[in-house]
Amino acid sequence: MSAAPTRLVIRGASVLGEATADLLVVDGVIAEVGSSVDTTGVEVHDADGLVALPGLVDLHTHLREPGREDAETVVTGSRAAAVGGFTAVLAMANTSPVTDTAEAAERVHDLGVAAGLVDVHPVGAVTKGLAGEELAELGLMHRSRARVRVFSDDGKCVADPRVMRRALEYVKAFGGVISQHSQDPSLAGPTSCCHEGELSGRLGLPGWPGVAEEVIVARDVMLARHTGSRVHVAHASTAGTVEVLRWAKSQGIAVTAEVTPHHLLLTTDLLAGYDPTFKVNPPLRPQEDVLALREALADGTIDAVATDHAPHARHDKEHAFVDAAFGMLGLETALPVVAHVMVESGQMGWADVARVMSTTPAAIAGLEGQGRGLGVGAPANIVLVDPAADLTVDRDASVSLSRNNPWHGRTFGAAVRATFLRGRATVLDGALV
Ligand SMILES: NC(=O)N[C@@H](CC(=O)O)C(=O)O
Ligand SMILES: [Zn+2]
Ligand SMILES: [Zn+2]
Repeated sequence: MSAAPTRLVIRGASVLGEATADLLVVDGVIAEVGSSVDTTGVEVHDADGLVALPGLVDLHTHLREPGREDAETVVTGSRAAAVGGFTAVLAMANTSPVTDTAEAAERVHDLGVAAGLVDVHPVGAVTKGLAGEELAELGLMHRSRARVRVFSDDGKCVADPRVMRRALEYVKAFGGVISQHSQDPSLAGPTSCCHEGELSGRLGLPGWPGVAEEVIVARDVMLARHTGSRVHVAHASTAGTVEVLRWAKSQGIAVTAEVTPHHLLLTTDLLAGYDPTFKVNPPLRPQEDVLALREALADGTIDAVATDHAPHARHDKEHAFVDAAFGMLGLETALPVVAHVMVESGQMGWADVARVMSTTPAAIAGLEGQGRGLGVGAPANIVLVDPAADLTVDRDASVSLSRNNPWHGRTFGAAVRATFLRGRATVLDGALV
């Protein structure tokens, strides 16, 4: 005899910010969406005043395990993801050891399953050891239990065009995609840490000019056209990158791009206090770049928001600016920041948020069972958002192991209240279940 089906109802949510409805979930799948769902004998979650969105999907997360479990682990990063409304994350390969073999990818995948809070999909390295020379085991990683489809040397750029070309040709066979950290190393080297301009000169910080990103994006879209394969631009940060993307898309080239919440709101002038919390790669840019990124996200030139959640232990981050590690936390605050920048401003609606933070990233990564929306038959990956919250970010309230939170002390008007992974609550009342 089979067990009785598990049923729950999410009552009275504004679905994608539109009409109010009840969502009936049976055995982890949305079974009914309507105004008169029968709730007798069913677990009910009251969502009055809340907006229901499909579970968020992050194309770009650093979970630090294996190797830097003092900064984050698959468990703690999964907690931060769930609290942030995510039901799937792609875990970058720049761990120690690097995720450049099938075994390494399966280990991260299995740790994600064991944590059980979000789907953890390992990103495979493009090159062995992220050294930029020899291709990693791309095909074996794809055929492994982890079913890797996204490959990236993130943290480093695949700088050699010949290596990038071969990687694109290789992954084309199985519909894979190369996510590129676009940073020409001869225009912006490892010490480059401040947007190159008047401010970098005044602060005496090594400059990181926008063109170091743009030349790689331009080169890669031509390689994508030549190979007929897919390239994805990680953390796009400049107006020039937006121009290249706009042209490439008008040509039908298979390029997609993501922008981070921090590049949508924070600007380079924050570096004037030399606070390493604001040291990130690519660097924070001037307001004109920020405005171009927002416009590109709203009009679809940029496809997705990705957090680039980059936890760092205090002993790596709390240094003089030039010596501190690059990166900032992002998973728990992504939705509030995007709501503030894009929705409260009127540039996007909640359905657009669902597109750029769930549906499209899931499609780019080739995830089945994620980003499928809130219709009948979709897996019940659901986030409930309070669109009229008063949330003051406190870095010490974070469930991440790290504290490099650039939003500490800021107040936002939207907050994640609940997250459901295939019908199971991972977060209720804003806290882990
Ligand atoms: N974004 C960052 O500043 N740092 C990332 C690497 C990266 O995304 O390039 C990290 O791994 O810490
Ligand atoms: Zn990067
Ligand atoms: Zn990254």
